[in-house]
Amino acid sequence: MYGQTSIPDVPGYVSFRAGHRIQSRKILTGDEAKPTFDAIPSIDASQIFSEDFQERKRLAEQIGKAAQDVGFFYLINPPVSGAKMDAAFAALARFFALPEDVKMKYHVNNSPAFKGFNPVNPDEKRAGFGSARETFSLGRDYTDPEQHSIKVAPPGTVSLNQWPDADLPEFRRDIYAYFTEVYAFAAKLVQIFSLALGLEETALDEFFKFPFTDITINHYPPQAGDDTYRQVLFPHADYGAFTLLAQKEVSGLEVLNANAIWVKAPVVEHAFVVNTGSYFELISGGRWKSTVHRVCARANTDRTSLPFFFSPSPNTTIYPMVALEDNDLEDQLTYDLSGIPYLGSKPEQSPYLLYVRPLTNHVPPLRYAVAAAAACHVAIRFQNDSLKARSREWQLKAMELMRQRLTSKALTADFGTVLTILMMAQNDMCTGDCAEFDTHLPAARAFVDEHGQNLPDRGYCEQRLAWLDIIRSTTSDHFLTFTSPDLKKVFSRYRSASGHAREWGHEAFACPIDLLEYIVDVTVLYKIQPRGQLFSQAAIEKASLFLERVRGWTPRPGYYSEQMGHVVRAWHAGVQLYVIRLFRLHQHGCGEGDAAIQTTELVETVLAQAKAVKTPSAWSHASIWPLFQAALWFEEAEHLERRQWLLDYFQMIMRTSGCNQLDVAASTLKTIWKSGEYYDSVTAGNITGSLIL
Ligand SMILES: O=C(O)CCC(=O)C(=O)O
Ligand SMILES: [Fe+2]
Repeated sequence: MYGQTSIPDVPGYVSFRAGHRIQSRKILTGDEAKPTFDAIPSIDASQIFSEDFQERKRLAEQIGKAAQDVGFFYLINPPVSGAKMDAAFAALARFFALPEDVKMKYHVNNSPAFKGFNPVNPDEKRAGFGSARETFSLGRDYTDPEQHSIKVAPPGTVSLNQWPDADLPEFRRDIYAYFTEVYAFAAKLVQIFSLALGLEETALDEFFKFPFTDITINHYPPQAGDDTYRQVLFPHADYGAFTLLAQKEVSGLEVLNANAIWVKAPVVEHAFVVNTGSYFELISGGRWKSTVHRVCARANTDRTSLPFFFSPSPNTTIYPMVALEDNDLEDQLTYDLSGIPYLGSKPEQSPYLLYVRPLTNHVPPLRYAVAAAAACHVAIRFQNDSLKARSREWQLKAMELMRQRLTSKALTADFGTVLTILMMAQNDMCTGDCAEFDTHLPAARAFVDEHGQNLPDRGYCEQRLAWLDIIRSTTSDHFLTFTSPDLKKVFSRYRSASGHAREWGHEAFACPIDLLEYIVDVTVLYKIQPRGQLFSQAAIEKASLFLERVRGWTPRPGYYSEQMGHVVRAWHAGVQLYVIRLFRLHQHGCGEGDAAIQTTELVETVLAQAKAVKTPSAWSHASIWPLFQAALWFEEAEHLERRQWLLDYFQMIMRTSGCNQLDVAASTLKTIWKSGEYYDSVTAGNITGSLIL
């Protein structure tokens, strides 16, 4: 179900891939451990088609509880023929035993939907992480007559599945005999899940009219002669609605509990291991978490597993069908934050996971500030207004607890206090609350100045504060809180993990330090100009000099990843647009008699680079500032389509990242476009209210 990935090893944490992001969970033992499952529950599914509603309801209750508490459960005695399951496994064994060149005839690249055989990827065969498996996949394909009871594809539709009819004539028959029964079982299970959410039995049917089905059979071939137990499929959470996994003879599936301890899910013959995925997490309002799992196997042992992934129709829109559960919500939410890009994008260097998250158990205001941030992100992703309101309540609660903490002298100077204020300032920034931000940012700065020596990661705090201060000053009429020499001192102290001077120590910032310094210089220069007058020739010359320097700047060759390279080039063009706009260099050029500066190419560069970034990803989020700068040049007459594209793009990134800043940026742009006034991004024209980006 997932492609290649590399997951870092962080001591004390388990890292995994879920929701398209690498996330981590701290291993909790002793006093820190919380109540969670230590075995996979087992439920008898024999009555699933019972005519008696009470029977079905009883089943639903057990399933709902298991989905909520564990996310994984066995369905034993399902009405799916054990003989057909065995026949399917036997067919698979024959297929995987075929010579490699025969299997390669059915390579996934021959199918428009990537269905068929996918060989072991040698790069992924390393022990410890990655995956060591070959797969055969098939799925929704209404050109196959065996699926005509669901739907008949219109004539001319291309087929997606590949069948090894020429080499294994019985394969297709045996797999379809199994598929047909599992499909009927899965469709009925949707209704049981619906009951489990307290809804009408048919309430979810609408989402699953023409479901997305996928069977990706995993074959984990032996890797070595010894019997060491190794991970062969990396930790991940499934994205579908639910998965019905058939295992045979060789166990190996392991499920991660809330304390980050692996719980084994051994083979139960002819039973399904069922787990709910991301789509059900959304539909259930976050109640049924998509639980993380992995596969381990003895190096000398062959293992085959047969999962059936069931997802909503590709052309349906899903949404939460019930209100969010409140059980220990703050606690669950703080986990959710670990994937948020501004907190550090890689687990091994995420200050959030290393410093903030562990302290949430001991520092009550930090716990609420973090819960407020997480709730806001989840509320936006799930479009849940009541959770958004809750987020505001938690932010207020954090402020109240903070006031209490500040009266205790002993606690005032500690790291928890600094992190809390920092988190609160971050929340103000997200929601666009200028007034609170103006209190929190200077307060955090005073703490770092006064108590900096004792902070375990002073660098993180200083970098974060500098970043918030600068970006905010470029999009509002506020002056910087830090002085420009202060900021430069902060920047020059930092080195990246690989030792490069003047590269961010934490991978959470997209704009290179050099460019950010130019932003500071230009912003200060602009803000000290007398209002309501033409710029002095000296000011224009200085601005032009900055523009020349920015233009002459080049990214360090080979230093950035491909994705970050695009973002950096988008910033490079975005900063130039910023200087030009502030000093109106497109109108009067750089000096007496100079030609006006052209902006078209810079706008195109920002757009092209931003579009080259994979979406959605942390990097697409990192291009908001340059995109905003480019969007200020979208003239109404020529660029109506572009404007709409950008609003849609911001909306898409917002719905996946949960970041409210995109909404603030979009509404600011709409106001500017509507007013038709010249916007210099600093005096903000007549725009009042939100603090953007
Ligand atoms: O091989 C297994 O038992 C589990 C496979 C799995 O988790 C997956 O394919 O998503
Ligand atoms: Fe899985």
